[in-house]
Amino acid sequence: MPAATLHVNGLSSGYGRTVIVEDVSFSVPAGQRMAIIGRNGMGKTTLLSTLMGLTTHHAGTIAVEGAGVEKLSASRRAYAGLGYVPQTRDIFRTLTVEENLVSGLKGRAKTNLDEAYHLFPRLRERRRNLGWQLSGGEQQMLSTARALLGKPSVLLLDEPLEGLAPVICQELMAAFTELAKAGTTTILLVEQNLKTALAFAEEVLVMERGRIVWSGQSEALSSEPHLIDKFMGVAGVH
Ligand SMILES: Nc1ncnc2c1ncn2[C@@H]1O[C@H](COP(=O)(O)OP(=O)(O)OP(=O)(O)O)[C@@H](O)[C@H]1O
Repeated sequence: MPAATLHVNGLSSGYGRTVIVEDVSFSVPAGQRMAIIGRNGMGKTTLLSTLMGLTTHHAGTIAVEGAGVEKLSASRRAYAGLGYVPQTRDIFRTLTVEENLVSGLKGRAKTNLDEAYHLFPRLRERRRNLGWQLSGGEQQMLSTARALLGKPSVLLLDEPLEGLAPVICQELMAAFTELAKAGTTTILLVEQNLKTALAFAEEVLVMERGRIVWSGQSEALSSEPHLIDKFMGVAGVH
């Protein structure tokens, strides 16, 4: 599947009757990178899981390359082109790396595993290790690689660097950048580290209490330290 445009309009969602995400609208053109930033608890994870169909949908539309997906189940959204790498790192702990990857192939040929190994050479070295034997960074690579084997046209990444050593963060960001440059996937990244988010994405959304309070080009936000201070507080300084 080639990269797809993601259009979100008037989206409100939450958990049961509780509304967390309120009236969110944005678009990501095909093949572009967008980062979602904001302080803890502002609704970034809820927004991504809403796009994937894992929360209660209250209002609004979500379209992948013009096709509405907001009424579809999570698995049907995956077939419609959405790939999701949750904060919790979605792997099978008692299967080997290779078995985990095969489970992400969705019937495609095993030769596609080479793409995953090319992007994350560490996974090839660890292919016979079980999920629980991997470091946090390797688990993140495996979770991402599984999502990519489904050939998503829009990839949703939720804080992939959380809790990882700087050297692993660099390795992961290099892989995401390689992916982005290939232009086959539109990428939406939730990221706490402002520097990383701004360096990676062309466009940024800032969330506060479930709403988008600023959106624009990364460069524009980088050159406005008072806005960074306002939206991110202490987190923005580092
Ligand atoms: N399963 C849930 N049931 C009820 N409320 C939830 C649930 N998950 C999150 N929330 C609430 O939704 C709000 C937004 O949380 P969310 O995790 O989306 O924010 P976030 O911006 O991703 O924060 P963080 O960076 O800490 O992950 C918080 O008030 C949180 O307590």
